[in-house]
Amino acid sequence: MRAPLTEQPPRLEIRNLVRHFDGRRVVDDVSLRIMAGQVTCLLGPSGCGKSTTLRMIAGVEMQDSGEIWVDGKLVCDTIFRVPPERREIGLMFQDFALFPHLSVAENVAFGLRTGTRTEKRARVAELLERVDLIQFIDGYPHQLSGGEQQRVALARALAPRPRIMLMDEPFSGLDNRLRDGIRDETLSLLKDEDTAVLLVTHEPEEAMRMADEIALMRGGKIVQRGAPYNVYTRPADKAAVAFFSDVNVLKAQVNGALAQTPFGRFLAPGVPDGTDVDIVFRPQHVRLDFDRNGQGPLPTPAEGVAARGVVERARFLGHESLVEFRMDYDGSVLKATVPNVFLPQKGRVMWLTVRRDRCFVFPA
Ligand SMILES: Nc1ncnc2c1ncn2[C@@H]1O[C@H](COP(=O)(O)OP(=O)(O)OP(=O)(O)O)[C@@H](O)[C@H]1O
Repeated sequence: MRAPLTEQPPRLEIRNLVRHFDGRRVVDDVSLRIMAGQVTCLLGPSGCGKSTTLRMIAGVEMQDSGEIWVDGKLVCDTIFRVPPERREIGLMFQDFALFPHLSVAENVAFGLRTGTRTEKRARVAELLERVDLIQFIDGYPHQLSGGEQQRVALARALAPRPRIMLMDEPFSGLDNRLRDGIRDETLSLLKDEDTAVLLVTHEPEEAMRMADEIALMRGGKIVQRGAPYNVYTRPADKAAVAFFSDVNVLKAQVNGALAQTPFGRFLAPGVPDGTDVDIVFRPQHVRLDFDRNGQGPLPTPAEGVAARGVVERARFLGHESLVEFRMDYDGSVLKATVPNVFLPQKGRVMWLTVRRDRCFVFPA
């Protein structure tokens, strides 16, 4: 009988990392596992501790406690420490800089410490082919556009075949038009090289586009981890919903596992009677109906009761329109998005319903 295949250890594992600055816990018990060929995005607002986490993994910052493991081997705890240059980690930051006095080929070859001249030249050519810049192999950085320089920087970071790639907002210096293409190209190159990637960003859209797994960080802690679809559709709390999009919030109190609202009753399974809850939903999950002689649509099981609102403001955003309503029931504002162009006049009466299967009920 064959021995069972042993499970591969994660390419990168961090366990319970903690870092204080000025008595404040900036990174608070962060643990993560990333397998080879997997991209994890550390996503969170400015100042939540993302870069500090990355810097500890790179070895340029020391943790107060916790461990860093690579391919099942301890790389750093509070006593033992492999120096940064021996960690086989590639780095890419927003303000990546190519060496201006070195040619494109020399820039890419910079980190290659082993191998003959021919082997190095072959690796450089392979990567420049891959990022579609082989024609610039003997050119200099100032002859390249920002996007092209970024691709050279990527080739340079990948040249020594790092086991792990750490990227800190690497695309934020690029204009929007370039960015999508370079993100996609970077992603496919990283996948081909089977690198484990930890990418730091504060842009949900970037994380959704790049990540196999998103680790949502707030106040030094990872508050949720999962595939982008799961983090988006099953957010851990109200702030997690709000991080990805505008939100609407209805306040209600639970009675008999139901929360009564102007939009009808919402299920609140397992929530004790008397608990105040927030019912949270995104503007794209509001349905709009025209007023028919003072009446809205009839209630349905999927969308409940319609509530009456008056248009306060409508704006066209490109691929959708955002309409804000002043609601009759308590004077609060609710937001709805509608595909394409829909710009009703201020003061127009409409009826709003909410897609129940897209609402989240959280304790207030
Ligand atoms: N060397 C330092 N000394 C003191 N405080 C620091 C130091 N480095 C970071 N901090 C603080 O730690 C907190 C987390 O910083 P960090 O750079 O990790 O956040 P971030 O999530 O990457 O934010 P951003 O997206 O703005 O870069 C911030 O409040 C920052 O001011």
